[in-house]
Amino acid sequence: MSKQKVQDLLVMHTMNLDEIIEDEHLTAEAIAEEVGIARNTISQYLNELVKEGFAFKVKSRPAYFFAKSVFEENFFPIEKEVFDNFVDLESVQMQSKASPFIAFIGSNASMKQAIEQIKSCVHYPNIGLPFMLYGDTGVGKSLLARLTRDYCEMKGLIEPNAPFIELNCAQYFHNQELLSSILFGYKKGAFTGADEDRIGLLEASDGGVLFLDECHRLGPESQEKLFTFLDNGSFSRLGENNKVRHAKVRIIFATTENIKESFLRTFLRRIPITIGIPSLNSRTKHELSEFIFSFFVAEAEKLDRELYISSWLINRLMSIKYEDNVGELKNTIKFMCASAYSRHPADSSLLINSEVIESELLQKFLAIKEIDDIDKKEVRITKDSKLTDFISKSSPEIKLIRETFERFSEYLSAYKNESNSKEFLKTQLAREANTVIDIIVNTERDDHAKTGVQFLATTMKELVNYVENMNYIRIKGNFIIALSHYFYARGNFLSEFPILDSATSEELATFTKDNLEVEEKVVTALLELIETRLDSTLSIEEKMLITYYLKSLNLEVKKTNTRAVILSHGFSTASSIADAVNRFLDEHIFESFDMPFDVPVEKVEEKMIQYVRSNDCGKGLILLVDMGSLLVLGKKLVEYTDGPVLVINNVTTPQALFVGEMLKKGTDIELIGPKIMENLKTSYDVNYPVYEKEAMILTVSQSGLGGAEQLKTFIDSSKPVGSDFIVEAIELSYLEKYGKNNSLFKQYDVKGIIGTTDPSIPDIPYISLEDLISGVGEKPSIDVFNFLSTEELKQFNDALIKNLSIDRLVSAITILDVKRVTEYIDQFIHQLERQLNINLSNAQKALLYVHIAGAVERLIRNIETLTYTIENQSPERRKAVSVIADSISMIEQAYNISIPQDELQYLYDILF
Ligand SMILES: Nc1ncnc2c1ncn2[C@@H]1O[C@H](COP(=O)(O)OP(=O)(O)OP(=O)(O)O)[C@@H](O)[C@H]1O
Repeated sequence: MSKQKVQDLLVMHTMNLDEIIEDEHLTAEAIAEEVGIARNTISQYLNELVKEGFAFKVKSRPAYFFAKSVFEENFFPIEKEVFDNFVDLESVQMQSKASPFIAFIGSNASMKQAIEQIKSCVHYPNIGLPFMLYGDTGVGKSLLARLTRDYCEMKGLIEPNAPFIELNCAQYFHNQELLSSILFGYKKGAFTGADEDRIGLLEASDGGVLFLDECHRLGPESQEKLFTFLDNGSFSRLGENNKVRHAKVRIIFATTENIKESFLRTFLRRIPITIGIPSLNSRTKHELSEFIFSFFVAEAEKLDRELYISSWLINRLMSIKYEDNVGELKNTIKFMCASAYSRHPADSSLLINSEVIESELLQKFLAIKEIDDIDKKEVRITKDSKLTDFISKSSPEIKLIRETFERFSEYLSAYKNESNSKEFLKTQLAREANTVIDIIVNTERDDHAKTGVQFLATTMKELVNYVENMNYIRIKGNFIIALSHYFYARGNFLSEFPILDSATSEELATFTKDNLEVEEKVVTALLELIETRLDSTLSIEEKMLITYYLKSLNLEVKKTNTRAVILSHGFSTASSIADAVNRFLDEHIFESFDMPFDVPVEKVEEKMIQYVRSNDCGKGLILLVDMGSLLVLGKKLVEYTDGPVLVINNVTTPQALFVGEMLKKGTDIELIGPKIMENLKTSYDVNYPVYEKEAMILTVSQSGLGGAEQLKTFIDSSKPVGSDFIVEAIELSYLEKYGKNNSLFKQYDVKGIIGTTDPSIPDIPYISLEDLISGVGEKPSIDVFNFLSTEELKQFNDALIKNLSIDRLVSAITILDVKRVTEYIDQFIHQLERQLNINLSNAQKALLYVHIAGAVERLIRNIETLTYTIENQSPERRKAVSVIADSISMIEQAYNISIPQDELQYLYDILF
């Protein structure tokens, strides 16, 4: 947790740098102060981050630390971890130039891995490793070879101006002897027409790079000669049998053919690395638009004209297939611009539209149907245009992500000026994140991409399962698939991923940490694994997106809310009991402290106080101890926590198991002591914190805890500003069974219950959701909320009205597509009103929306359904229920579910 914080702060402060200065925020001292942990620990974290490649360090006094990727984005590439001083760092700046591969479109996305492979090859000692580029014609093999040469020069691997020689072997296919002589050179008289000695391309490219394009056209003889050269750097010119020559040449091969079929095996063995370049048609839309845009900019520059390109034309350029790949696209654009120029050479701006297209292409364009030319505006391109002016229009993912983060900021501000509640903020952010990831998951992908996603999914599954087990959680929904799609796609939008301003980012991060404790912890752990495995680093914003996405999936935490600790004397007594029980119950229920035999009670007390302070024990703490004298701990500890503390003596494994099982079942802490007494002879002491009890409203639902929680969200989001009552969802059956004999009633001043069924607790007023909704605006639910002032009550009612919007209510209840489900329920209500000749009140309608949406979801997810049996139905009732069944069948068909009788009866009671 704290290391993550250090990491975040490092990113933030590095991001805030306008120039490279000794900014004191970037020292261990300052960060220690910000995080509130000892400087030594922070130093250790920082040095670990340096080792992990996340940060680099300037070893001045004091030392300064920078987040590497952020620094590189804003300043220049950093290739070592530690600099002696700032002068040392600045000297890197002098030498550093942007990598030539930046010019290669896709270098950050589809081509990233290929370029990494090339870099590894060229950095191999001596003259690097030869490698083979393969891919269809026009995919960029020659350009990549040329850029590789420039990269070698930039890195000092070859001399400046070292040669780059390109040979297209296909040109000499029919004359292998000529091809061989061109490659290796010849001696005068070696063959007819060899009038003088000639050096070959191998010698000519000595010290530089030789690019052998279409190398599958090399005959077996040339291949053999070449592999001798690859083995030991030696060769002979033709006709020069006894002279061995040497050259240091980095060779790059390229082919459009199937590698395995076109080469001698012995030859291929000498070329260990083969790098595939995907066809243009298999690249993402985003990358395609990058090509289109860049080529237009290049033309604008060459012609020194502004270009206005019709959206009609761009949309079609985006939609056709390019057999000859990038080369074809580039030529197409060149041709269109040239054609526009030749028509109006004197104009300072050229219009590129359907008129400048040659007929063959026009036919191709016209054959495409169903393009939405929504954006009718032309795109203006000048030689100074930036990619983002253009791309953002055509990359739906990044547009969506950007809008999402704008809304993140808006929701956060609304929460800060108290117009929205905490619950509302959490739910909204989760919903937003869910929408984005959902869209990324549902993006159409070609087969190549699908394989990529599947491949990632194998790794993700392993990592997600590991994190689930480590944290005693189960992640619902298709998290693994969603993450795989996300990681597959992120290369496409990474460079434009929005960055929140540092204040917002920090506030959101703090909010997330405080309120999504588990999700945050899980995502941090998971991303650490993913980052190492996939060698990628995620920004704070990306992490936030994934954290809220996880929130939207409703993580199932296997850990009980009440904390439980085993305290026992002996070297490992406590830990072995805890370990055995946790394993047996498959949940991390017990923590343990082993104590030396001679430890004084005060020391134990101190240790436990520390534990209570750093762990939220608000839901209660159970201590299993091995000595009666430790029973006093409860009285002391309760001063430091908001929850009850139960101390049970005579800890043994069976006892811990007994307690663990009760905790797992959610048994209230209040009941655990007596139950233990009944079953195992022991003593216990339970203590409740003494303070003024806070007001609490309980929510219950016939449909289970899930429903109660949805109700809680509804009430929470309507709470009047400044009122500090707590809303808690509770299982109806539990409340009915135990009534007030429940720790909530001891800890809180329970003011009332809202729900779908009255649990009939003496002296605790109840209001049904239905009455709450129908009373809105007129008859405030006085009994339950009589502790609110008139003004607060008014605010509350107003907020309830506001929040009563059907969409909001329904979306608080279900993960279904709100629009779709409400449309169906709408139809259902209309049909009912017609057939039964009734007019439903708004409150009834609201209830129907809420209830049906919840029921559909429960049925789809196959979780607890309602039990609601009516005996002795009147004939009218029976008739109406059959009309309800009839009308609802359309919802059954839409969701492929079957609505049970009990639900129909319940609906009847809502209606009448
Ligand atoms: N990723 C890219 N970024 C920028 N331009 C590219 C890219 N890929 C290809 N091009 C351009 O497309 C054209 C065709 O590329 P190139 O000649 O390198 O393809 P190739 O694979 O070598 O084709 P062939 O097999 O026919 O020789 C060139 O003008 C090149 O500059």
